Amino acid sequence: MAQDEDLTACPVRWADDGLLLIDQTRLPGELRRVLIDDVDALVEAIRSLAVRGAPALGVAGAFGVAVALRQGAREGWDRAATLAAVERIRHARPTAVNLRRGTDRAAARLEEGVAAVLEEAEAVRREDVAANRRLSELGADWLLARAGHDRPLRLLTHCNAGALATAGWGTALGVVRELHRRGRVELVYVDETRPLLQGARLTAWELAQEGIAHVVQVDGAAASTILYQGVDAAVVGADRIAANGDTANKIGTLGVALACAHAGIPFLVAAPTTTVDPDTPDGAAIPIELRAPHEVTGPDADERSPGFNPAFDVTPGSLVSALVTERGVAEVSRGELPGKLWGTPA
Ligand SMILES: CSC[C@H]1O[C@H](OP(=O)(O)O)[C@H](O)[C@@H]1O
Repeated sequence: MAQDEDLTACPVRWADDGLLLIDQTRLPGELRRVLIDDVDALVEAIRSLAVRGAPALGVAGAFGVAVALRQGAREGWDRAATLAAVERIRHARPTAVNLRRGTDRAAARLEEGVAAVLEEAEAVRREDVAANRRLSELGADWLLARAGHDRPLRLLTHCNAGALATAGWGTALGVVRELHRRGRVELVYVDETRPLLQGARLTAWELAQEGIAHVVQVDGAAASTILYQGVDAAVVGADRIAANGDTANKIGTLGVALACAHAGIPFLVAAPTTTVDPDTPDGAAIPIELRAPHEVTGPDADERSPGFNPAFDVTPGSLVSALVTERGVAEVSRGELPGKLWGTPA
């Protein structure tokens, strides 16, 4: 099992000669950092989930613009070729709005050169860590206020919305870290999250690093765990939140939300406002990434029984007890829209 000095530190950052990222496909067995100085390598790292998680993709996309500029200077690209390379990064995965946002924010400074792009990308990274820390405090406050007791909480989470999925600290796991810091976590049920096992491989690794009590369960156990194991709340991340509060997150999240509604416990979505997309009106407008069938069935499966592999599902806002961001909390299931976070009336 790999050990990391401080996983709440940033898994995606700029080194001297390129983008330095943890290759998450090798965790938890091996902590391997790779230096990316080529656009094709970055696109492949995004598509293979070597770098993954909405906020982390935003940071990778932003630094990716510097990768494109530097590669263009080495290979004599003209402006059109550089912009085309940036577009390939921007579209490497469709669902997490952060990838497009982070790339666009850095690309807006392309004409100023590499130093300006790096300055903007570093701001994207720094702002995400600050946002995660703040939303974690607000999320812990909200959950403890709702709990109605002072004993530690039993929580459930799905996929990995931890430090690995962000610029550091995490969103859903950031809330868990903050609750743990306050002595208010009894146990975390970690959905393994098929088919790529972000829960069993990444969330479990993060929680184990910090001594936060947890168990790993199959995704199919989530509903019965929520109904019969005394879970106080489910806390998940997000990849894109629509203007009406519908939320795209890892496939299987909708089932968790439905079980929480049936059990009458909070279903909390923790995300920075960079994941909220006012230009996406509702969940039907969120593009859902369809990944390779073999990730589900394995490479040697009978081709007459192909896999169906949507990477995300959409939870309607009516099931979202609270959307927690660094700007505050919107109780979407009670009619508060994400626009409230920007002062727009519900
Ligand atoms: C903090 S965003 C994490 C979010 O991203 C994950 O998707 P993927 O592993 O495919 O990048 C999952 O939906 C997490 O909730």
